[in-house]
Amino acid sequence: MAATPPSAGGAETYGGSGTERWPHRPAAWLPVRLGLVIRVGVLGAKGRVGVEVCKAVHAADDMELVAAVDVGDPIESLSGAEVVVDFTHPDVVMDNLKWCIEHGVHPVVGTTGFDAGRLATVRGWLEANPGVGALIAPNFGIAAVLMMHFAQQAARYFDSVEIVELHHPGKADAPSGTARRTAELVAEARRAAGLGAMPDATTAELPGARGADVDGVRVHGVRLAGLIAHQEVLLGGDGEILTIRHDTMSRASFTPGVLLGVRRVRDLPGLTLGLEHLLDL
Ligand SMILES: NC(=O)c1ccc[n+]([C@@H]2O[C@H](COP(=O)([O-])OP(=O)(O)OC[C@H]3O[C@@H](n4cnc5c(N)ncnc54)[C@H](O)[C@@H]3O)[C@@H](O)[C@H]2O)c1
Ligand SMILES: O=C(O)C1=N[C@H](C(=O)O)CCC1
Repeated sequence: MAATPPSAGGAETYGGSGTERWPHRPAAWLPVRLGLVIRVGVLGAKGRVGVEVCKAVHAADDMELVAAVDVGDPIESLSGAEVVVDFTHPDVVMDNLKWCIEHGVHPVVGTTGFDAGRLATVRGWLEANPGVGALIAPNFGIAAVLMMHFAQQAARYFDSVEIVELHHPGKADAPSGTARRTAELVAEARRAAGLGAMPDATTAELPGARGADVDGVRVHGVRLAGLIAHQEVLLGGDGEILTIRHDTMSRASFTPGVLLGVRRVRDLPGLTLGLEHLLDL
């Protein structure tokens, strides 16, 4: 019979703050002893994505869910975590990130709403806390990351590129983080190829009819009951059109990417922007 130690050295953190709804699952004592189990906290644990992340962390043999935090829970509940996953709201994510970085906790962030100013602030916090790694990814779906990558690769071959993002009506931000990042990648690719502005003769416009201008790329947002998260990148050239489309069919699709981020973020000091950097693309 396998020997069982009297104390698994870390397994006692099971059932920590907010984790009551996750059935007790003792961590295998040897990996805990060897420090191979990553202590993970989740912010936004009761949300649409947070619930899926808690399930996935709980089921992972190399992770321990030490805190499942939502509105009303003290952020100090995360003190026992090495890595914190944040799927909350654009209005609160900066405060969460600041707390994590200043407490030496590595954040893996899915929450959207990051612009250049916010990213510069995060970089400043990370410089003041060397050794802390933060991963911020607008989309943790592997297929979504590939869609963005393919759009970036294709962009230089076409006169016109426009993006249509389609989401559930409960979404707070527009355009989506994925669409915003895709537009930036397309714009970078066009600049690198020496392409100028896209053809567009519009002179009379009802405000909003041509979508938002992100780095010179038009982005159109749809909010519709029944949707989860979808995006089309339309690329138009001489007599032909390429459409690259991604559809999220389940929020569980985000969790393999999140777990990959949790496993890698401690070894990536500073800011990593986008899951593509972990995928060898
Ligand atoms: N990067 C990705 O792959 C990805 C995928 C899906 C959603 N998102 C983004 O993640 C965010 C959350 O999406 P969602 O659909 O799960 O939203 P949601 O509203 O269903 O969940 C957010 C949860 O965060 C909680 N919350 C709010 N403020 C908090 C705080 N200060 N501390 C702790 N918890 C807090 C809310 O109570 C809620 O339970 C959005 O910004 C969304 O765009 C990103
Ligand atoms: O449901 C959401 O909200 C999503 N947000 C991300 C974004 O803004 O790109 C990723 C897709 C789902």
